[in-house]
Amino acid sequence: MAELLNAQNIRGVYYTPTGQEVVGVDDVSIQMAEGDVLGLAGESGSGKSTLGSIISLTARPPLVVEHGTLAIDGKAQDLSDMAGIPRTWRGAVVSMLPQGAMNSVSPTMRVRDLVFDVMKAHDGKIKKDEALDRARDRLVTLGLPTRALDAYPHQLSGGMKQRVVTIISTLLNPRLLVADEPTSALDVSSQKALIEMLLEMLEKEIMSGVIFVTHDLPVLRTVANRIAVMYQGKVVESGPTNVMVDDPEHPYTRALLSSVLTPEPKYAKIRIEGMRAFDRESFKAPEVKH
Ligand SMILES: Nc1ncnc2c1ncn2[C@@H]1O[C@H](COP(=O)(O)OP(=O)(O)OP(=O)(O)O)[C@@H](O)[C@H]1O
Repeated sequence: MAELLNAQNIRGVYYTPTGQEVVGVDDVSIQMAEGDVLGLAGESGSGKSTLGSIISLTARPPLVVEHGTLAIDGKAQDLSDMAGIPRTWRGAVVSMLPQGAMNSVSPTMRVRDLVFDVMKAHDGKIKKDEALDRARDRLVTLGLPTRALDAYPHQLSGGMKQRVVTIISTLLNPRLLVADEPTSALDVSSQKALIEMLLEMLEKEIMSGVIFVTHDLPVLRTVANRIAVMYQGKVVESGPTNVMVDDPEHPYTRALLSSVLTPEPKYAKIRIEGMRAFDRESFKAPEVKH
């Protein structure tokens, strides 16, 4: 597979208003091939979101990228000169699905207005109908109801809202999507639906790679073909998912994996008894006494 991403020697530092310097990402390099889902794992504060924001070109003060290069499809940009990176790269080459995106959507905007805003930010001349047609086509392609466009955010379930914001953030067919904790606030079936949709989007070449930021290792096992583990601003180990899970080398990766809660064997076998299937034939309505 051709190389999709080559990020080299990224260092990002937060310069806080109180004069502190907090190193968020310390000389990190990562590579991805086309079609990869790279899981970025690590405990809270290890630098996952910072790295995600730098690679997706959404880093803002107080975060300053001191050095680093980002190459997509072999075209390199100097990350320490954000202003020098062509505007078209944001959204169309790399796109960000920020943490908690579904809750930061304005409650008074319909999904259709959000679609138009996002598309207009990229192409000031785009007509509303054109933007909505693109979103409608995308919803149809991914088997989601087009009426979602007419909804206000609160009218959508959490899972549907997250799938819709994912679709909106990829309307420009970015080469790479950075998704920050996209499944954290979802129940298990909505997590599965989102993961299936992301994989379908890759298959349909809506984008060509995903960086999936999460501290949820079981989720990464199902979605990522490669995992990079961060610790204190550095990538301490990376490799194919099965190798990382079955045979981790770095003590921190081992510690992270062993911190995943797995039920004791005797509890793992216990199944919760669900409601029995309703048998229409043998069902007798209770007598109503007058
Ligand atoms: N706005 C900020 N100002 C100062 N320091 C920050 C800021 N945001 C993050 N940091 C620091 O940068 C480091 C990396 O944080 P980051 O949010 O990237 O970690 P993370 O692995 O994504 O954590 P989480 O899983 O909790 O989101 C931490 O030490 C954090 O305290």
